[in-house]
Amino acid sequence: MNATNDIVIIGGGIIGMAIAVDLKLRGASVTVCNRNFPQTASMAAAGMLAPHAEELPPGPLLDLCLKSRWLYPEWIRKLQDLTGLDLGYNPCGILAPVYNLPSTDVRNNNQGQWLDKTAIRLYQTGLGDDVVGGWWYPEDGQVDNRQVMQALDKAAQQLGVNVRNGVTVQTLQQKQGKVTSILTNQGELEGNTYIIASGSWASQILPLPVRPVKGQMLAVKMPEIPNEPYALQRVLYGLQTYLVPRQNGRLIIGATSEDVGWTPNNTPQGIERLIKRATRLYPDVANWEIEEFWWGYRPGTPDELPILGHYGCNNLILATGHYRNGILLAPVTASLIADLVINQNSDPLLEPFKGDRFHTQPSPAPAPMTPFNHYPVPKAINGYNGTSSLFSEDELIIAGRKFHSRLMTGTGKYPSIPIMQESVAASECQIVTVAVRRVQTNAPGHEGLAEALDWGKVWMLPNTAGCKTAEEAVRVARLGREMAKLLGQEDNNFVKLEVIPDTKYLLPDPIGTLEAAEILVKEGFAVLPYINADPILAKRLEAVGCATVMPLGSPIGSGQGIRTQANIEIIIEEANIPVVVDAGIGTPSEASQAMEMGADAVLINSAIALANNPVLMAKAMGMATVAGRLAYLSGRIPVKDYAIASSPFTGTVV
Ligand SMILES: Cc1cc2nc3c(=O)[nH]c(=O)nc-3n(C[C@H](O)[C@H](O)[C@H](O)COP(=O)(O)OP(=O)(O)OC[C@H]3O[C@@H](n4cnc5c(N)ncnc54)[C@H](O)[C@@H]3O)c2cc1C
Ligand SMILES: CC(=O)[C@@H](O)[C@H](O)COP(=O)(O)O
Repeated sequence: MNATNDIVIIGGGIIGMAIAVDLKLRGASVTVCNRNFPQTASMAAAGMLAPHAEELPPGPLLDLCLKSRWLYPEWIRKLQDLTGLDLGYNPCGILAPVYNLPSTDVRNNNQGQWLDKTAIRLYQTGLGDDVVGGWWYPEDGQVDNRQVMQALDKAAQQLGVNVRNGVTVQTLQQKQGKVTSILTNQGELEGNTYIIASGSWASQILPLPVRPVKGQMLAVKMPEIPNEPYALQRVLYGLQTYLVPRQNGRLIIGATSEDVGWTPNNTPQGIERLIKRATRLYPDVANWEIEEFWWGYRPGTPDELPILGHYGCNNLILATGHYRNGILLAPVTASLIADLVINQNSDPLLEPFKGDRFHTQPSPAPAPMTPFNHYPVPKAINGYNGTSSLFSEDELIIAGRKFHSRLMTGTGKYPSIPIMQESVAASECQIVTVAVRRVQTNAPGHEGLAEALDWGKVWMLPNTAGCKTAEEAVRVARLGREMAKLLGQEDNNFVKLEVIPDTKYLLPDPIGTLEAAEILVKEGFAVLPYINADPILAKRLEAVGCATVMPLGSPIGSGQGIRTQANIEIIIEEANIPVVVDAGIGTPSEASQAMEMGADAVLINSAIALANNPVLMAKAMGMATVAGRLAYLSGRIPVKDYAIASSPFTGTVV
């Protein structure tokens, strides 16, 4: 690929392709990398252009949708002219029947025209008996999204867009605030500007809170009656269902909305729900021939707004998270993003959709030793300094980076973010591990967590918690690296590698861990693998280039202490890299025990976060780690079978 002029778009759904065509028409050189995956939202959608029927509240999203609906006729004309294809654009209006009469207040504030029980049946015969009236939205409509996709593909081909199907982008390479290239399953590609338009999968490339929201769909065939139009001519938008009649007699019935992650496929329950709701709305549907079932993933975001515009690097642009309205939003997205790339013009319409809205300002690091209101730390121990001059030369070195503290902590399970901040400060740890997957999806208890610490003061150790396979862990590790960069740690290549298929004991998969470690080391990561206390595995991981090994004391969160002492001792004896005892530590004495055994560091999460007083426990763990290390460096006395008096027998008074 020509490194001097290319715009590289990642994702070939309606958003990526619409941007590609727009840019190409403005004279740019464009490459689209598109993985082959059939269940894209753009192919699954119903194609409604429905800002009003969706009842979007007044605000930036409604403004954006209205602008796009306004752009639609011209956009369609352009694509039709380019390709000669019919795109099924039909500004047919949308009828939204209801089963309960709305209050006068609701009626006065709705964008639609209210139709009573009789009037609505003049617009559409055959409605279910439960329908008591409804709204008429004359400016909404529909398009055949599959035909749009076909037209975009054809237009792109004719215009000379370099569409590379079957190319999966794995990671972005960044240097000094710029994306320098992308790594794909078919090698490295370079460009000048990179646009992420990978829908629900955007969070696999960057740490963005985009999640899949599964929608199941079904299509039936409206019966043909000679010389009569099909029974449905306009979209019916009912309660949790819609019927979208195409001009060729196909009736699209949608859609479920399921927060089930990447769970695939149609299910009997999903289809049953669709049929039930559709037949309540329009009973005749029950007798029509089924043509197809399908499903897809809507790219959802926490605030249900798309993510548009520059992000992190000045040559990186996002166009994702279009959730329920991406078909509608394609023309406006393409136009605004093309303006941004070609003219460097950021339209004010884009402002509310910037990706950094999910990053709260990094809060100032909690002042060390400041007692938290509810968890006072006794004054008597506040004078303790974990980086005591007594052993200030004693540094923990991991992948060339030096740390004074030998305690690593986690961020999960705390009662609140302030208590987590306070605990991290009280522990005086310098390495804090963060679960990339949970932070990136804003999982409960992890909202705003990554931004809550001052990463200028503590070193982030992104971890791959939640990954069951090597492949997942590699992907999440790459995301973690991006996350660290975006949070200001440009040179952070650390990853705590966890490959854990077992949910009961959370024991790591040794083979998967080794496989993932090999890949990640080759990609330049400093890999800190979480392992069972297996000396042979520890040596194998060292041999492939891991930065540490992290044997478990006992299962994560169990607080059972160090049950694997004998094996950890062998690991320590044999290792030429730091050994970090991770997981299961329940008390400060156990932290100290690990350090006295000669471990280079300990990682403790649950015992601190779940203590009655996490801040105080964090302090205790910090002190215990120091105490254990000092004891190890001092050299303990040998264990004897019999007592040896403390004072000599010679010269004693008889
Ligand atoms: C059931 C359902 C009904 C819907 N109905 C409507 C509707 O009526 N009206 C409306 O406006 N919107 C509707 N939507 C929403 C709309 O479909 C989406 O918002 C829109 O299609 C998003 O387009 P996209 O291009 O961002 O994502 P997608 O269409 O999902 O495309 C993303 C593309 O990126 C590719 N990709 C992902 N990761 C990578 C990678 N690492 N490397 C290379 N390529 C990658 C994927 O393979 C895919 O081709 C519906 C969605 C669903 C699921
Ligand atoms: C946060 C983290 O990395 C944990 O998975 C780790 O293994 C610590 O275990 P405990 O919670 O038992 O301290």
